[in-house]
Amino acid sequence: QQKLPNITILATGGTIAGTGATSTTTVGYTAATVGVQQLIQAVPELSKIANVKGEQVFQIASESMTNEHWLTLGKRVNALLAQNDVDGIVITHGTDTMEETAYFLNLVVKSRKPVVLVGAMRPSTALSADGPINLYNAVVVAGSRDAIGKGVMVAMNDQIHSARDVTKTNTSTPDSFRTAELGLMGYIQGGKAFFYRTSTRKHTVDTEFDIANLTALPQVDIVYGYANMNTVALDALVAAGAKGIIHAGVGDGSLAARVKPGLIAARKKGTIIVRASRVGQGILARNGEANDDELDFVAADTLSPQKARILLMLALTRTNSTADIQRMFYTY
Ligand SMILES: NC(=O)C[C@H](N)C(=O)O
Repeated sequence: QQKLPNITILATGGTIAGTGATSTTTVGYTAATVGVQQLIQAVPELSKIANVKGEQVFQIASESMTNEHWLTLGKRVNALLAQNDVDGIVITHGTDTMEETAYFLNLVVKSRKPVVLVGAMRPSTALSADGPINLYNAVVVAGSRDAIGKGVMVAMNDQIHSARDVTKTNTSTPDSFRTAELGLMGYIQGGKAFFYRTSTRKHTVDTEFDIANLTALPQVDIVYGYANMNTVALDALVAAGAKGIIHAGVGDGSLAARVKPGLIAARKKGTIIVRASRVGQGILARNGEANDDELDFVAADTLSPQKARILLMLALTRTNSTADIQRMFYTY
């Protein structure tokens, strides 16, 4: 079938490939057991909308995703998209870290062809499993001409989200993936993708990041803010050699009186400090709750702590200048 788009499905595991003891088992199932060919065979409708090929890249639950997995996956995506016989890629993935993998790829994929991440909140054996319809919809998006140049996307629950702004918002329901205030990109309905909005932030071919020759990423960790916070975790991470720390602060990234000196000391030792917020929405104001100019800190803008970690790792492959890193946080 010549006119259909050629879509490669890269399978990495997750609940979409999970199996439970009974059809009502929606918790306590085993993730990452079903192979890519079986996932494809479960949706015979795919053959009407695309020439689909499957490839098993990993078979893991996404909570076990690592930087090394990302580098392997990113290189494979770039190699496939460089081929003339590949029009788009769908990546089946666990939902726990899907937004992180999506944002990583959004920054390192060097192609305008669509890349769509998809998963499921219910295992493949469950009543009303969401995996098959989600997979069908993801292939629709990956094969859509309207999806070209829009960066890496997440297709879940009939909705299309940008990798930069989407987040998992519910531990277990199928409507877990949301872009909240910044807005979703569009919908999938009746085998068609409908787009309404895109992020204005640069991605894919327009970024300055290149993973072609990377085998590891700089160590960047997150410290979580809370009342009664102390510097035990921060100090341990810095002592363990963290090149960057994301401070997932309360509110607008406020610094607790007894934590601030630890952050200042870490910065003096060379660790890059990025202030982010645990709140989940809104701009982290530079020079707001802390004088970033004076402290030589970076503000995360609207990125969540887990996405700020990814941007900082990639930033550190290019520069150690906080001014340059801050520019990147306002660019991507
Ligand atoms: N719904 C899921 O996919 C959750 C699973 N723990 C995973 O991320 O692999």
